[in-house]
Amino acid sequence: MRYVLDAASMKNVDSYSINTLGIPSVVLMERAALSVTEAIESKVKGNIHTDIICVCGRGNNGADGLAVARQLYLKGYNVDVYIINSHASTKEFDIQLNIIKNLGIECINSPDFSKYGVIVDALFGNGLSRELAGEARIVVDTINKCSTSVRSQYTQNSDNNGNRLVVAVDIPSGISASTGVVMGSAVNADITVTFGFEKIGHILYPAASYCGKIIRKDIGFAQYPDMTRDIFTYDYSDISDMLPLRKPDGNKGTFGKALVIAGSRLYGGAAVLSSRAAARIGAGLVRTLTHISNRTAVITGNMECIVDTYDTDEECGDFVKNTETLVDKCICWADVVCIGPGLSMEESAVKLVRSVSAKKNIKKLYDADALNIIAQYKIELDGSNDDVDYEAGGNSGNASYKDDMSDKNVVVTPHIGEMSRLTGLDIAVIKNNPIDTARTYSREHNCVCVLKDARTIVSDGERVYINMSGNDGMATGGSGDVLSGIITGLMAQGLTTFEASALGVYIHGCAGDEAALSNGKYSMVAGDIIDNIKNVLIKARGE
Ligand SMILES: NC(=O)C1=CN([C@@H]2O[C@H](COP(=O)(O)OP(=O)(O)OC[C@H]3O[C@@H](n4cnc5c(N)ncnc54)[C@H](O)[C@@H]3O)[C@@H](O)[C@H]2O)[C@@H](O)CC1
Ligand SMILES: Nc1ncnc2c1ncn2[C@@H]1O[C@H](COP(=O)(O)OP(=O)(O)O)[C@@H](O)[C@H]1O
Ligand SMILES: [K+]
Repeated sequence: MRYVLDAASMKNVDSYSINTLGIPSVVLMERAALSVTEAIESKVKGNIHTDIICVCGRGNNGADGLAVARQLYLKGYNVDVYIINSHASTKEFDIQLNIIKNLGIECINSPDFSKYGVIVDALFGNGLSRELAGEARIVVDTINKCSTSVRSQYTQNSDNNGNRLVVAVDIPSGISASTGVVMGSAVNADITVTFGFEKIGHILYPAASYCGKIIRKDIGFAQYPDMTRDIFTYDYSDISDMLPLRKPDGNKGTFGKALVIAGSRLYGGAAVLSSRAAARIGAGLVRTLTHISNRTAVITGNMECIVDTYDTDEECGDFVKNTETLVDKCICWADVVCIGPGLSMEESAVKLVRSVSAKKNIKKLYDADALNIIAQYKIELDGSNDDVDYEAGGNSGNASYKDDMSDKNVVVTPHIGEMSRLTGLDIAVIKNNPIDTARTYSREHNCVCVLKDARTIVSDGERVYINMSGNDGMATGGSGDVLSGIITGLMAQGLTTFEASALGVYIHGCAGDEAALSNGKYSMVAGDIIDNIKNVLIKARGE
């Protein structure tokens, strides 16, 4: 697990290390600069004839830039320094500038950026507090213009000497470390070397596409005792610790019963994908309640699955006969219910959502059309005002989840469009504030919110998981159905709603990455993500 910080928390880490512990600021700075120098050297491969320019602001990010200039100069590289005058200088900046002057490194006035092989961006780092304007903005736009033109030539002709490298110190200048929003304009870097912790501004889009490759270096910061630890992301190594334990003497009941209510007359595939994913992640038993037209498809695509069906009137979309008993029987059988993939918004689907909502004390996941129905009919996620008796239903599931009913019961998995319908917020507002949107929704609705996008956010109202696995090959119909099955299968095995959601999202992305390796991002389809779940689990557990 890696903690992800915002600008204020990072500033506190800085200040705790320097002011409370007494680690000299210039020591941290020297280590920061060394890690940038090392990254540059590994790219230019010892070619000391490379012309390098360090573009510096007057804060400590600029001071880092000056230290990098000095280190490279002392190694024999041709280094120029360009300093912008947009704000007052820090004490560290003055110290570094003094050394630069003593060494005779040239500070130039109007650089021609196109003549440099390496541009070091040290204008602003964690301290960026407003939109770029004036000289700073002109400089950033000029750097981007000349480096982008090299990059596009490079893509057209690989023999081109398009080796201009833009290296951002800590974070590309112009990116807000707290939100990932571009403040007017931002440097488009090939590499970003950051110190201690990743910031939100390295991870969320659009910022992530400005960072290039992110290299995180430990430079000796200490975590302060009450450092915010509620925003985090996972690594591959986290999977095996987080996976629910498999008891060697367990039986299929031990690993949970998952009910997937999915697939209408037109969208049968969603039911197959969701239920197959739940089985592939390890649920003991999976049952699918679907429209009768999908029976063969579900059994063929997922032959281990128990299948129950209902029929609907083609005209009005309602059940052709009373299915209350069947629906009730299925829900009472389950430890976890997933409802929504391909469900449609017909009358029968609305009734199914109401039935799930009315069940108390059962873990539920709402996806896709179930969310659209909830938004349209203002249905409560958890029918706390319904008096259906859970115990009388004979639910016979996994003991560990039953003991932990203090956990939130409900997971919602909206993509941005569904979130907009649920909240009434504009898509642009959600895109610019995904963390706040997910956190607020989960607080207000007492649920775990999985806000799906290229960087999916999972929040239980306090904790925030930011997902970094996955790729654009997953932007293909049915990927979300697979995710809902994975999270459901993990809940069935006893993980809490939040654990199942965060781990499920991570594994889903890793399986998508494996699928992209074997099928390519253009050709991969949602079923390939399911096929790769096993590879992720085997690899993660070293089996
Ligand atoms: N010893 C330390 O304190 C260390 C600091 N580090 C570096 O220090 C950086 C943070 O330094 P600072 O806090 O000085 O912040 P920055 O160097 O990011 O810049 C802050 C300065 O820029 C001004 N500013 C903000 N937005 C502006 C805008 N749009 N236009 C014009 N001026 C603007 C601010 O008023 C302030 O004077 C980190 O990103 C990192 O690179 C690292 O070297 C690690 C050690
Ligand atoms: N560019 C991307 N990078 C990473 N993951 C992505 C990307 N695009 C889509 N995904 C993932 O794919 C899934 C798509 O879900 P969704 O939009 O509900 O699709 P569907 O309704 O077709 O099943 C989500 O989990 C989302 O996070
Ligand atoms: K920078």
